[in-house]
Amino acid sequence: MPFLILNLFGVLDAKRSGEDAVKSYAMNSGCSYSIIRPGRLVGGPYTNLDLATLFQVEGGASNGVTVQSGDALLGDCKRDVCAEAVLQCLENRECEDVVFSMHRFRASSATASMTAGVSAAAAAAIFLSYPARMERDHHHDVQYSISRETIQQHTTSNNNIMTAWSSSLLDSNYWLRSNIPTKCEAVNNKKMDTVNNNKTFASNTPATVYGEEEESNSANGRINYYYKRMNPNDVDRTSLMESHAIFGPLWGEGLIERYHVYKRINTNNEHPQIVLQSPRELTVVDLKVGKKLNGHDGIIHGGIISLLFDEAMGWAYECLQQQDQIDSSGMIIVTANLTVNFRAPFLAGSEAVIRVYHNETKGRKIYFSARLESKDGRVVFAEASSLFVLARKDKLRMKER
Ligand SMILES: CCCCCCCCCCCC(=O)SCCNC(=O)CCNC(=O)[C@H](O)C(C)(C)COP(=O)(O)OP(=O)(O)OC[C@H]1O[C@@H](n2cnc3c(N)ncnc32)[C@H](O)[C@@H]1OP(=O)(O)O
Repeated sequence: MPFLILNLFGVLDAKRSGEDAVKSYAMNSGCSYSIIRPGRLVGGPYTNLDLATLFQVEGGASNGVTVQSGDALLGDCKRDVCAEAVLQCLENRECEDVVFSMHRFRASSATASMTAGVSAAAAAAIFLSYPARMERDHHHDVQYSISRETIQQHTTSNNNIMTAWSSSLLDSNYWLRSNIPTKCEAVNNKKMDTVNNNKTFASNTPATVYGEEEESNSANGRINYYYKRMNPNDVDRTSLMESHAIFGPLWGEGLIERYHVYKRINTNNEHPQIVLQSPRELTVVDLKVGKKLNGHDGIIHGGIISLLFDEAMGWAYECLQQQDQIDSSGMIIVTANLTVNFRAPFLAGSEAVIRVYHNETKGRKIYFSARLESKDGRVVFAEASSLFVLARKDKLRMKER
């Protein structure tokens, strides 16, 4: 429908200013946001004064949805599905600081025949309770549909849609690209799961990695810390997305599919000696690799792992610089040495975290160590140590020639 008609009474302007208010509040208060732009709401309970209410438009049996970044979709959206999406946004970090449209998935004839015979109520329950079958179309949007086979395969399963939902979002290159350069630095100081000192995290939700954590120390009591997402746009590096190895050519489906860097924030200023423990954890990278970065079949190439480490340590330097107020005017940090020990095959398609620690600073030499490990901390895939050197920019330029 043309914008002029849709916006006849300024409804869209009002919605837009509401969204802007939410974003600006989030940016100023350090919390994150999700904005869902559903299509016209159909299905009960009928709360709108519109034709869908007048004719009690049910919305059909299929509870599949199509989601797409931004504002590209038009169509209906079932109320219960919309409500589910709101809940998923509250629970999934992938939904932080994103804006997306959502409408009812119009099933192809094949899918329609598979969903035939399932009542609307059953379909709703199934949508909420079973993994969805995901399909991708050429517009990079993600489609969910429930097939009869899926229902039969999972009739006794307790799996919920959240897994399918979050992995679908992660699966969408388009989505991730829009997610990365967010202007809002989200601070997640929600208490998610209590995490112990052995770094055992609940396995399938990335969110738990970033929960506030309490650490015991017999001499000094507790310190609290949490992780805050770092934003590539905060650093003055032009064309980051186009020419940077990770966020440029190696970014996307099958390649590096997620590389979220979080800096550790210590909140207890009373015990700086704990904060300054050595080695001190500076950053955690939440990452996912695709299936097109292999050396041997199904195993991620060691060179790629080295790249992931090098980058993580570079970001750790940014944190160090901010925390320790290192004077780096006229200087640039470069990797002088990087050593990697590969401990276990890092399989294609895996999710993992890289933890980076600061070991020592000697003049302009900074030593880091890092670990690539599974999210539950049980498997260490690789360990690295590095020497970064602060080099004079002008001197570096001379060397280039
Ligand atoms: C939020 C967004 C964030 C975004 C964050 C993004 C992060 C991206 C991170 C990517 C980082 C990279 O890959 S950078 C790209 C790869 N690296 C490079 O291109 C660097 C190339 N190398 C160089 O330019 C040079 O060798 C330097 C700058 C490293 C050092 O030259 P220099 O400045 O003349 O200093 P020099 O006297 O030689 O060395 C200084 C001290 O370091 C020691 N040293 C130097 N190299 C080594 C070495 N390989 N192994 C051991 N020690 C060494 C020396 O012994 C000396 O110790 P002492 O005698 O003082 O005790």
